[in-house]
Amino acid sequence: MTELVTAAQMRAIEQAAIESGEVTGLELMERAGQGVVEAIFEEWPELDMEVPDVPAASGEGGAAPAAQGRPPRDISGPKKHRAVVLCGPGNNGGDGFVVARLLKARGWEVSVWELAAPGEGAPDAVACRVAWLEAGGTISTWDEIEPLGAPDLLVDAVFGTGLTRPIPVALANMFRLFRDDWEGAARRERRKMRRVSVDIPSGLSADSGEILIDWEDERGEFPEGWPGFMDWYFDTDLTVTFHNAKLGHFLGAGGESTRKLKVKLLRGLGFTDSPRELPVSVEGHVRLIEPVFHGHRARSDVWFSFVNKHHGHKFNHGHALVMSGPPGQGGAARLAARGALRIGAGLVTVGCPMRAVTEHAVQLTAIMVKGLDGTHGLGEILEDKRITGLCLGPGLGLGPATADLVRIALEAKRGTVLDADALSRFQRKPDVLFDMLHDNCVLTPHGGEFARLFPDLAERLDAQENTATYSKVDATREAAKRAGCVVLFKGADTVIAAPDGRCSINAAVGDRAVPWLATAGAGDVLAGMITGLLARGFDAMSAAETGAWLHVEAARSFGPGLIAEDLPEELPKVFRALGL
Ligand SMILES: NC(=O)C1=CN([C@@H]2O[C@H](COP(=O)(O)OP(=O)(O)OC[C@H]3O[C@@H](n4cnc5c(N)ncnc54)[C@H](OP(=O)(O)O)[C@@H]3O)[C@@H](O)[C@H]2O)[C@@H](O)CC1
Ligand SMILES: Nc1ncnc2c1ncn2[C@@H]1O[C@H](COP(=O)(O)OP(=O)(O)O)[C@@H](O)[C@H]1O
Ligand SMILES: [K+]
Repeated sequence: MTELVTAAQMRAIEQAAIESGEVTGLELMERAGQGVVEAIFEEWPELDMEVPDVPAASGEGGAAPAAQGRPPRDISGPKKHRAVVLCGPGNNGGDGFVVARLLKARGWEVSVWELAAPGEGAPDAVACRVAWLEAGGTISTWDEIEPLGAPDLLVDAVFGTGLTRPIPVALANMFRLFRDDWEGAARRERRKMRRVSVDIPSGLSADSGEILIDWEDERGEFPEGWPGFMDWYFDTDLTVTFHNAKLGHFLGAGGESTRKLKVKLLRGLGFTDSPRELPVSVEGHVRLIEPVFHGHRARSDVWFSFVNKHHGHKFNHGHALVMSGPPGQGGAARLAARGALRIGAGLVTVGCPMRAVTEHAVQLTAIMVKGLDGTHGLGEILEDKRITGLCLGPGLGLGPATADLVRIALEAKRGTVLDADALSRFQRKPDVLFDMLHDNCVLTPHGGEFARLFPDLAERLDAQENTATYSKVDATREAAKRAGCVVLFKGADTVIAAPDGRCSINAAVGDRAVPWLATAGAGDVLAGMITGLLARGFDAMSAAETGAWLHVEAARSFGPGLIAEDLPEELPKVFRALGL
């Protein structure tokens, strides 16, 4: 899995490398700028062609080759590629000056716009600015920018990991106007404007992924033209970050704005052979859940368990019990049960009130149905030690019986998933629940359920003044510690944390985005999948991580049009694609 870092952790890595004498800050900046340029040409090789040094024709005409059979639109020869580089006042801007100089050296026409010149606090950026000017570059300020023509490339080097204060709405709006203008001009000239962000799209917190914006007088209200997550003004086609991806690339608006991410190593930062390995001094890091397959071979113990399914009989693969509520509310439990079965639990039973047996029985075949006489009935069935995974919550109801069922289930100390009603039922007294939980449990709240159990953490997460540094990762970690078990906080940026501080993100963003997973019952299936893995003997953290990852893979594999029922049925295809 890839290790993700915060801005402070990244600074610590950089500082340690500089203090050790192996590299200077200026060398790192030069290398960062080179990394961005490399990434641009890797992503868009068509921008890397040599062009003769002819001045760009202004106005009419296009560089695009004429379509077959049509007369060429332009007879003045190919034009230089053009870039606009937006530089901020810190080291992110410094990287921008390096990018500008390197592009110019390759024959590009480059306009640089600076928000403010770097000051004494950023000596490396000052040096790179000087180098740009010495290379014959010019600099426009905010109110006088005039690109040389429609750009092929817009480089956003305004703010990076150092942004901790909100930026004015006016700045974001101004940027949008420029961007729209340039995009329009590029279209008219039949160019395509690519947008690349240095380190992180400007205006986003590298720690929380939140948009840091000063609401000015409009506090509490969206300013006119407010874009929403999907259209942040500084959104981008490609983000190039350094050494390690940051939390903000995957959380909140950061996940929405970071469509494609490339990580460039900075030689001289030691341990640079792999961005995945961090020095031991970087504590509390977060992992991004990624496939652990190379080709068709499972590479970790966790995945080996799937392969292992080829051996033994059904009782070797665990028995999952999914509790259901009263008649008419059983669909959620059936979805969860199907998820548990398809992910490989040897047996799955839906436990329900006697009066709901018929409803389940007419709809279930491979899944068994067991009428239970209330809490007493649950206690009885749990005397069977072969039941190794429990799921309570989906469609269980919010009546008093739910709290009793949860208590009996937790006393049995099996791998247990609590979701939906089993969480909401404890809204008034979350501590009662926390006192009963054990380390083989997984709580799977969505935002609303999280706020019911951890109102103070949810409030802190939502508070405007905390958006720079307090992230969903922090909130989920605190929640896991408080609950004493694994907490999986759902969303496109699902965060999973254990009480000992381990934490990972299952990001369904960028090319892994599956907006169609926001469909009724998808969460019930996830709860069932994790239960199935617990039943099979996975520990709570591995079950949550693996279940969450496969859940998104199933949604990706199925594609748009997905409904919750499709998720379990897609798993065999996902397993086949993984070579299992
Ligand atoms: N780590 C590494 O290994 C390497 C990191 N590198 C690069 O360094 C970047 C981090 O640089 P950074 O720390 O200088 O901060 P940055 O992101 O440029 O922004 C801070 C600047 O913005 C200003 N500012 C803040 N808020 C503002 C506001 N609301 N409105 C207006 N201004 C505001 C703030 O001003 P101040 O708060 O000081 O008054 C400061 O000047 C990182 O993203 C990467 O690109 C590479 O070069 C080499 C290897
Ligand atoms: N935009 C999205 N992208 C990816 N996954 C999503 C998105 N929206 C929701 N999900 C996932 O879908 C599931 C929804 O669960 P939940 O909110 O409990 O819904 P329900 O109760 O209807 O099952 C969660 O696993 C969540 O992470
Ligand atoms: K940036």
